[in-house]
Amino acid sequence: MPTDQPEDALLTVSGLTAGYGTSPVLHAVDITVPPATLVALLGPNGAGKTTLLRVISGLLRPSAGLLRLAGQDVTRLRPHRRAQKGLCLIPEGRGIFPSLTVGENLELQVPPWMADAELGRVLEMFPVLGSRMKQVAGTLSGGEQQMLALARAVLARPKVILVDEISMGLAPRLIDRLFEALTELAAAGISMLIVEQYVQRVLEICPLAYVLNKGAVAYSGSSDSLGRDDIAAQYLGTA
Ligand SMILES: Nc1ncnc2c1ncn2[C@@H]1O[C@H](COP(=O)(O)OP(=O)(O)OP(=O)(O)O)[C@@H](O)[C@H]1O
Repeated sequence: MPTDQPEDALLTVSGLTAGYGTSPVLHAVDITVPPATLVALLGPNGAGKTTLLRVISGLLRPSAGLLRLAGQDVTRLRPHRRAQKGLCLIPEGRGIFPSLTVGENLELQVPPWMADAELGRVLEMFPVLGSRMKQVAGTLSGGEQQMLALARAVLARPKVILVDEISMGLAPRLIDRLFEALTELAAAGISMLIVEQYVQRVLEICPLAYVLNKGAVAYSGSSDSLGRDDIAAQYLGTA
């Protein structure tokens, strides 16, 4: 049975079971994301991390389980309704419009009621974008494209951003800057559930972590304990 939402939770996933066709992938997964907190979602290849993000964002229907956002049951809402309620996915491979300019990518995300000041505030968080508003987004470097994907997500005024492999293919210096941006967004009140291949680095910025193994939660708790535990070696190959 799905459990009740803990009082301090922003997003809860309870008893979530899902898969593709007749192949089950996730088995009774429980996850809690508190407000303004970065949560790492780790696990070996094929564990079901991306599948879980797809179910949470509404792209894939679960066969059982409950999803709550800020106390509200969103399990049956379509993806765009979840986005309106503050649930935002940055998929693996970015999530920008590569043939549009940086400015157009951002303007598409600005709701009509939003003041220009809000766009200015987001550009202050991502200064590299301000000087490239007229550049075609597909010609930005990989790191700049990820900054644009993050800036677009922030403009949607999210409560929770689901981040899938944002560091994929980037140089270490750019990954540092991106991870700084994630930390700044948490300080600004946004929660994130982060799938990331750089296990040790993501544990440094996320106080909480979940490890999925074969579609089930193998660890949930503080990143500190995970770092110390054998479980990291056992499930993540980080020994
Ligand atoms: N569209 C799909 N149709 C059928 N099976 C799929 C589909 N997408 C993923 N799967 C399967 O679901 C399982 C979980 O895949 P998923 O991509 O969620 O894992 P992951 O933990 O994100 O892996 P990785 O770290 O390698 O990206 C895998 O066995 C995969 O083959």
